[in-house]
Amino acid sequence: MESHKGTIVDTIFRNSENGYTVALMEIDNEVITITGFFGTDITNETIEIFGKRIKHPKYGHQFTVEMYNSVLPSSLDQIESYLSSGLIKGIGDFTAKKIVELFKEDTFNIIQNHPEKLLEIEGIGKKKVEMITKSFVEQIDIKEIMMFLQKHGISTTYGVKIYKQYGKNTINIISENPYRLTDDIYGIGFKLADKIAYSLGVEKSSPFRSASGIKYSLFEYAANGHSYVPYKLLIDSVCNLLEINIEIIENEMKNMAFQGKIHIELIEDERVVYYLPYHTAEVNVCKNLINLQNADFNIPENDILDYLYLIENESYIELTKMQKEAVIQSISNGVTVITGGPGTGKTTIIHSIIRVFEMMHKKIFLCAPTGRAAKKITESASREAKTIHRLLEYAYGEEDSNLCFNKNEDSPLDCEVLIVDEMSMVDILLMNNLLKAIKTGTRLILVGDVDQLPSVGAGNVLRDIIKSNSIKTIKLDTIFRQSLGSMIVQNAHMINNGKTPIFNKKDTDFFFMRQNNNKEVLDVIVDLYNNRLPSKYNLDPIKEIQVLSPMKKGEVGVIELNNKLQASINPPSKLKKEKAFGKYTFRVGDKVMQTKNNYQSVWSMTCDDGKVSTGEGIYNGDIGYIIFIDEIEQEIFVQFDDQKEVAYSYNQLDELILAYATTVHKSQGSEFPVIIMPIVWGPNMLLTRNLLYTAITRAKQLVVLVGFEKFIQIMIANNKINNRYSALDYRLSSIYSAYENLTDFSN
Ligand SMILES: Nc1ncnc2c1ncn2[C@@H]1O[C@H](COP(=O)(O)OP(=O)(O)OP(=O)(O)O)[C@@H](O)[C@H]1O
Repeated sequence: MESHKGTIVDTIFRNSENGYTVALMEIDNEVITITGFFGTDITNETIEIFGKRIKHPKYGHQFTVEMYNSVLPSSLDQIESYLSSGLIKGIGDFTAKKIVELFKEDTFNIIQNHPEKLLEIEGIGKKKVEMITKSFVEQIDIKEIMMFLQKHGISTTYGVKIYKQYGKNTINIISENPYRLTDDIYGIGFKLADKIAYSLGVEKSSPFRSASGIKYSLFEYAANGHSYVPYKLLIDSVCNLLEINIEIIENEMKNMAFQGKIHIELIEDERVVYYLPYHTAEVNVCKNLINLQNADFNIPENDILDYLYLIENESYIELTKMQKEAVIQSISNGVTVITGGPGTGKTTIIHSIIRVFEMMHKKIFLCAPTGRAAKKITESASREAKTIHRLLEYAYGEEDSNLCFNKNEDSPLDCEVLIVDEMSMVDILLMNNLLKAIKTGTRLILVGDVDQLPSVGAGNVLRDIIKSNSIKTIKLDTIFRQSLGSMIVQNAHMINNGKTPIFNKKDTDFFFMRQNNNKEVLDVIVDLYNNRLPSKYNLDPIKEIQVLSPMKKGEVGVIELNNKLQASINPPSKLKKEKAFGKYTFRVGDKVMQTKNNYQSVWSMTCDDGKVSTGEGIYNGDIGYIIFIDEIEQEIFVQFDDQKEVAYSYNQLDELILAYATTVHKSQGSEFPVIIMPIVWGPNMLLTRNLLYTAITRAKQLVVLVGFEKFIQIMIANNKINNRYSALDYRLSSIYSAYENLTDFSN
């Protein structure tokens, strides 16, 4: 094998997914073309390469790199360009020049071992010295670790995260048990850990591997909304995944059950397996709901009717019999569910309930599962609503470094009434944490539209509670919001009832644009977004139009739509900085969405009086706009809808996606003036009635569907919404039927 040392003077091509690079390398006085897989962008770096020279039939003489090492550059020019390349935070062109002029060949030694000497350079203060040395040492450590990770098939993005988590111990920890990565590193799943394990020579039958595979399969089911998995189904899935003997898997399953990691139970004569936290949550939710439900408030109905009379006079709305019943039940019961489609008066009822309790001098808290949903109910009820996480003070505990709910059974919520809006989005784990923090004797009122998509997380909480027939439930079905000419609400109800919606009525707000192929669908959506709708309705497309798609991938999936919409509305420009990351290039002016709850993300906000307030927490589904990209600090600044500003470091960009288009799932709990949605072929599990219903009910002023009408019919006919493995309904109704039998017996 031949080897050379030299500097990369230019990168001709780099595939950021797999690291394949074609670059020009200067060796002595010769420039050669090299090709190979490199974990990081090697532009301007000095490296040692091992491989062979070949003659490519089209590109001529090249050097194929089989292995490489990073080395620090030695000539003054190279040292200067390394420092100013952007790899080292805090150093730009000018500072790099000054440093090298002063310290010459000793530059790296000074940065690493005598950083205080950097203070001699004009413009470098203590803070900057810290930034430079930290970044430099990190680069050296990272390089060594990257080489190791790269050798075992891990990308740079994960490499940085792994290094942050394990620091200098990275190599030891991963060599011992690579499956630990799945627990410790956000984004690394079983498949990647398994690939690394294979590369490290870990046996297929290793117990670490079986345990990780079982957990992975349970998580996969949970990611599709299931709280448990039938035993046989799980065994089949794990066998397929691990390709090992079934006995090894069954044994490991037993071990995990004994160790309390999973729970195996018979439910209605079927053996099922829970990942333990889901089982604990389901049992506790059941227990706590019954406990709250058992409270006896004994308020005379006439008293409530008197309050309602006052409220009707206040609001100039005469409540229907069913609406009054909803208020009466909410005041009289420990737990009440109020459900109904769009425009059936859920918000009106929340407002009435709040007013009655205010007149009764009760302390009320109002909350919703997402930031956008909380904002929506804050505006319509004119009372502050918090996200459930904020209400429960989700943050680092006082004594440990883990995130936890600081409101819990030991420190319950200080309220007498708790109203939860958009309840259909609450999953079993969150419901458990919420109930833990509610004192006995507090009234709990759960409001939501049970026909919308269920929660993204596991469980079918609202639907199960209603199905159990154990908790007082009021179903609102009279539609009030049906202003003249508006078809959105009417069509939503028709879809929900399995009927075909009415399209394209003149001067209304619900349109279907038929197309012949997916390419046309894509082009029409881009044209509607960028030209036709803004000019006809005088809209700001980025702020007022939301494209929703059932799927992420495919010709009209969210990724393709975002790239096309971005190219048309916010194309590359010399005036706009940008940063490529994963499937997207983020550019100043882009609309983006946060994709996970990040409770530590620090935001700042300039208030009307000019004062700056700060806080923590940016949540899954929050939408914002890129206002600035700082290439030296390597940060992207995003301003969210509520004016909060957050700086994302480049290695945190996996939390952001472009948001010109989003999935319907991610749009839950939000409303937008205008919705455009492609209606095309897709997987059966996505083309469902409640997905279409959820998408349409996000629009306030206008819905435009683009595609093939037959898929509307297919979606409406596909009403399989109950296929989630969850047993909350079974547990609640078993307890109630046992209770009823007991009552019969005592009679
Ligand atoms: N009893 C009533 N009489 C007349 N109008 C009513 C009545 N109840 C509600 N409304 C009106 O109907 C409209 C829809 O009500 P509301 O916003 O409470 O419904 P919603 O179920 O919360 O709708 P969405 O889920 O779409 O937000 C409102 O304008 C409200 O004022």
